[in-house]
Formats: sequence, structure tokens, C-alpha cells
Amino acid sequence: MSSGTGMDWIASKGGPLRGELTVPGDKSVSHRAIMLASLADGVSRIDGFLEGEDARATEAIFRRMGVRIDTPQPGSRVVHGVGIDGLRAPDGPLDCGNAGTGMRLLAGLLAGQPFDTVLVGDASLSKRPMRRVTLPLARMGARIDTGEGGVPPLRIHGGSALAGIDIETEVASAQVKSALLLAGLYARGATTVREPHPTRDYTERMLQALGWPIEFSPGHARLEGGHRLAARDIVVPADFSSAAFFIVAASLVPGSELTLRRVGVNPRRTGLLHVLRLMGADITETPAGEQGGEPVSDLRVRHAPLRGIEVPEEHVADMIDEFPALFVAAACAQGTTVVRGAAELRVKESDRIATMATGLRAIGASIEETPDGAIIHGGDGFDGGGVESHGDHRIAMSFAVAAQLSRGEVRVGDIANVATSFPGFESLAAGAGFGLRAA
Ligand SMILES: O=C(O)C1=C[C@@H](OP(=O)(O)O)[C@@H](O)[C@H](O)C1
Ligand SMILES: C=C(OP(=O)(O)O)C(=O)O
Repeated sequence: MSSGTGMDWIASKGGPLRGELTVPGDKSVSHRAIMLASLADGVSRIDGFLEGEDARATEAIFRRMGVRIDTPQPGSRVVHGVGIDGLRAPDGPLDCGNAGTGMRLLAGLLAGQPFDTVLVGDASLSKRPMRRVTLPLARMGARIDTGEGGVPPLRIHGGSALAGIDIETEVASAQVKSALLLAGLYARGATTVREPHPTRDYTERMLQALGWPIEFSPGHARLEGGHRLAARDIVVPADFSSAAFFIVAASLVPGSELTLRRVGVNPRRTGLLHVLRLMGADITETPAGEQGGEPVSDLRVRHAPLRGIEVPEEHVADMIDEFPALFVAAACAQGTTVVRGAAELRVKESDRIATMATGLRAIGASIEETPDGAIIHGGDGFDGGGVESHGDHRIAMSFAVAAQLSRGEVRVGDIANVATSFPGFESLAAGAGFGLRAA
């Protein structure tokens, strides 16, 4: 859904956050589950599927390419795979909605099809850089036209003979790595991707689970074209990035003791846990086995005073979507927090450094932007005021957290896109103790 719908939140100090809660399924895994189950031979059931707009946009795209996908109940899908060469030409442009993940992964996957496709997105996605995938894909033989300046729409010319590539990516991006690996399924020879910093490895793990031969280790993946995928049931773990808002809120609000149940804790996602602990957070992790091949843990978070730190750059890629929430934590910590090496934040659903800096200042915090991060001066909570999320789900939810530490109300503008990653956030948060309602 595009931004600018006019839906706002009024968020204000609630009570301590207590009890247990389970957040919805992982967005990254949900996208990949639809894509790979669609390309598999046979029928796969997906449980824990994220009923968010991003994952549903990907689902709708595969339906339009001839894949039958049933919904036996909310959060579950039955995907009737068409096989690696079974997709059919859609009858018009494919809408990725707000999802960078959807569009970038599809760019690689569709480059290997015999038919042409056009990928479009909403206002936010239409501003995001796509050359990071189209340029390396062109080196494999793909023919993809972008809009002026390298942004969507993407016009993907089918029928290209792709050849494998051995490449070191310029940015640490699981989306870029995954686009290349998905094109590699259709390429002659081997595709090898090396990354400047390791990123989430869900594409690699799921390809392996569905029987495609692949070698991978942190920062490295290699596969060859010409194999097939076998259908398999997939269980999607709870999304760490959705849990993050509650982890930060429970750390900050005095008297809180909140348990987040069975959260996916893939090591490439949990940088925030390391960083919050360095700041003094009280988080107990109890392993709770595996879900869909991913480690899951119960996370018990108790309020603790936080102190500012220099965020170690080695954690940046492992917490890339958690910085808006971390900025709120840093603004409530004692002392100064410095974030560096996070320029990627400028090309997410919004420029997350600028939108967080503007919003935090609007509610009374002290923060300086730098080209690749920020310097955040901690204080004793916020004054309140009005902030704009610029249609960015993670910004909206981060300010709902900030409001729990605010003396006055916080009006958060343009919150409709929260449904892209976290449907039901408002009621789950209110149930846990947040002061939060639609305006
Ligand atoms: O591969 C994925 O599912 C994602 C990768 C990340 O983007 P980059 O890999 O571009 O940093 C992340 O920000 C996004 O929310 C989901
Ligand atoms: C950056 C994000 O997602 P995407 O790139 O898929 O739009 C996000 O969910 O924070």
C-alpha cells in the first residue's frame, strides 16, 4: 500500500510491559518460501506465513504466473509448485508493493525465465536503488531496463542465456546475494557470491532444504544451475525484526518483564541483542529448538538502565532493520551512542537516518546525523510532539516505542505501512501495555 493514506497513531506512556507474546512470521523467510515452493516439484505447505502486505504481494505475483496457492487458514499456505521451468508469462506488470526484498529477489529469478516481465512498486519502492542487482545480473547475461536513475520499474527481458559468475558484492546485502543466486539457478555453470560482511542466509538454507546442491558459509555462497527443487513443508519462525520493538520497549520502560516466545534467532539477524547487552540490557535467551531449520529462542527482557556506546561496526549488517528502534534506545540511554558504517539505512523504505533524526528532534531528543550513521545524545525520555514516518513501517513502530518514554503524547503520522511487516502490531502492543491507538 502506498504511503500518504493519512492514518495516524496517538501514542502515549502506557504501563510496564508484562507477560508473554508471539510476534508474526518472518518476512524474509515468507518471501522466499513462496518463491521456492512455487518453483519446486510437488506441493509444499507453509505454516507461520506472514500475513503482511509485502509477503502477500509476492504471493499474488506467483499466482499471476500460474501457481496455485491455497489458504487453508490464516498464516498457512499450500503451494502447488510448478517446477523450475513451470512459471507462465503474467498478463501485465507485477506489483511488489512496498517490498525491496520482493523486487530484488524477483529481478534475479525472472531474469532466467523465457518470458518478459515488468516489476513495479509503491511510491517508496519506486525511489529505491535497483542497479545493485541489475548491474551484476547484466554480467550474467540478464537484460533488465530500469527507470531513470536506476529505480523501478524494472523491465526484464526474458529468453536470455545466463552464465554463472564469481563476484564480490559491493554492498553487504542479502537481497543482492539472493538475486544472484536465484538467477544462478537458471545459469550455465557455477555462481559464486562473496560479501564484504556476511548477511542473512535464508535463500541458501531454503535452497538446500528443498534439495538444490549449494555450498555456503558466512559471507560466501556457491551453486550451479541445472538442478531441481523438491517440495517440502516449511515452518516460518517469528520475525526477530518485529520482536525488536518489544525488546527495546521492555528494556526502556521501568517495571517491565516481557517474554517473546519462539523468536527466530538466526545469527545474521540478532546483532541488536549483542548491542543492547553492551548497553546494559537484561535479556535472557532460552533456546527453544528449531522451526523450519532455523534456531528459535524465548527472549525474556527486563527493564534495565542503558548506557551509550560506540556500536561495533561488525554488528551493523546483523541488525540492519533494527536501527530505528536502536536510535530510540540510544536516545534514552545515559551518555552518547555513535553509529557508523550504516549508510545502507539511507536507501531503505525511507532515509532512516534522516527520518529518525528529524522525528527524534521533534519530540525533544538530541541527535546529529552523519553520512553513514548518527551521534545520539541520551536523555531522560522525550517531551512529545508530532512525527512523520514517511510511510516507513519501522519508523512508525519505533516512535510508538519512543512514546512509552514520553511526557506528552506523540502523534505518529502515516502509519498504514505497518501492515507491510507487522499486521496486528497496534493491538499486540496495546495488550502488552503500550499506550497506543488510531487517531
Ligand atoms: O533479504 C532480505 O530478506 C532482507 C535483507 C535486508 O536488506 P539488504 O539485504 O538489502 O540490506 C533487509 O533490510 C530487508 O528487510 C530484508
Ligand atoms: C528494508 C526492509 O524491507 P524491504 O527492503 O524488503 O522493503 C525492512 O523491512 O525494514
